[in-house]
Amino acid sequence: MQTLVIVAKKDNPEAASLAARIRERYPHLTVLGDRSLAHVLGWTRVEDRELAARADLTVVLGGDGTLIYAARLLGGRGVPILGVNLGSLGFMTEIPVEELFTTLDEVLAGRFQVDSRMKLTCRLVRGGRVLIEDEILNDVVINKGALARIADHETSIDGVPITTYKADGVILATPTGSTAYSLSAGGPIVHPSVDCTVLSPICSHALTQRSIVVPADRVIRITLRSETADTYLTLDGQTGHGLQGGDCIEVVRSANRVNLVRNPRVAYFSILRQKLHWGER
Ligand SMILES: NC(=O)c1ccc[n+]([C@@H]2O[C@H](COP(=O)([O-])OP(=O)(O)OC[C@H]3O[C@@H](n4cnc5c(N)ncnc54)[C@H](O)[C@@H]3O)[C@@H](O)[C@H]2O)c1
Ligand SMILES: Nc1ncnc2c1ncn2[C@@H]1O[C@H](COP(=O)(O)OP(=O)(O)OP(=O)(O)O)[C@@H](O)[C@H]1O
Repeated sequence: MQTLVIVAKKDNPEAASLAARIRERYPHLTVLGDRSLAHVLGWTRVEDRELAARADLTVVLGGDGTLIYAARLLGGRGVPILGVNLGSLGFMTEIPVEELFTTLDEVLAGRFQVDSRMKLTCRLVRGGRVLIEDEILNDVVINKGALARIADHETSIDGVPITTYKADGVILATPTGSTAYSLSAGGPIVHPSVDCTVLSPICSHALTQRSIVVPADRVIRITLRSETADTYLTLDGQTGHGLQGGDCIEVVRSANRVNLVRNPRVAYFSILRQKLHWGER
């Protein structure tokens, strides 16, 4: 382990101060920070592409949004990500701040396990051309603006027609993302060791159209069949793109994965119990 990259929640003094302490504690390592952290701490600024290429381990100091940001920054390399929770929910940032240094000591000594999380590849195809291709850890969301009319989402799996959802939108979630927006739309909780894609309509007009769990290697295509100026594609809650009638959104499992360092003291179901307020065992 030579290079540790820290991605810290933007404009968060506690995250910046912890990052500075990490650098002090491990002088034998090259410790680099994301763009805004480097700016705040006066560290050498390193481009995202170079951070992604050099990282042997990434420490995320923030919440779920910061971890998603870090996973996107790292791209396809599958570098282990240690998520330390400074956010409100912390579903994916499993390590409490108090355990940061003990956990990091263990990880740097090579004593750790990772949870390998599936990602989706999403393409936006317009007029036969791929406009956008991106990798997703949580979800692909097709959604309408507040005043837009209900839209028609023609949906197929491996080219076989499923249905046309007349709905506010459709969510395509990974198992990781199954506890995020998809859960609010009535989707199932999927254990992250299962590889699949959850297809959930948002407020479907037909009440019998429920979530469908699709094998991860199937290609799901959703074609927008209504002409609306107010429909958007949102990827991991991070980037948004305006959609037009006829646009096709294509989703399939990515060849790349995200490797989250596991908290050995916490099991997946204890996270659910705690974060989703299921009460005691
Ligand atoms: N109605 C909703 O529930 C809703 C609406 C829009 C977006 N979202 C979700 O927000 C995600 C982006 O997260 P963010 O933190 O950048 O935005 P954000 O700050 O708006 O956070 C949304 C909430 O979702 C939580 N969250 C994020 N990923 C999660 C996951 N995999 N499991 C459980 N909870 C999770 C976050 O901790 C936060 O509490 C999107 O991928 C989408 O799933 C949810
Ligand atoms: N270092 C960073 N550089 C650029 N953008 C960042 C960075 N860290 C976080 N972000 C952006 O800010 C968003 C997260 O901010 P937010 O305040 O929602 O924190 P969070 O990590 O999700 O914690 P919380 O659980 O409190 O929501 C991310 O979705 C990402 O877009």
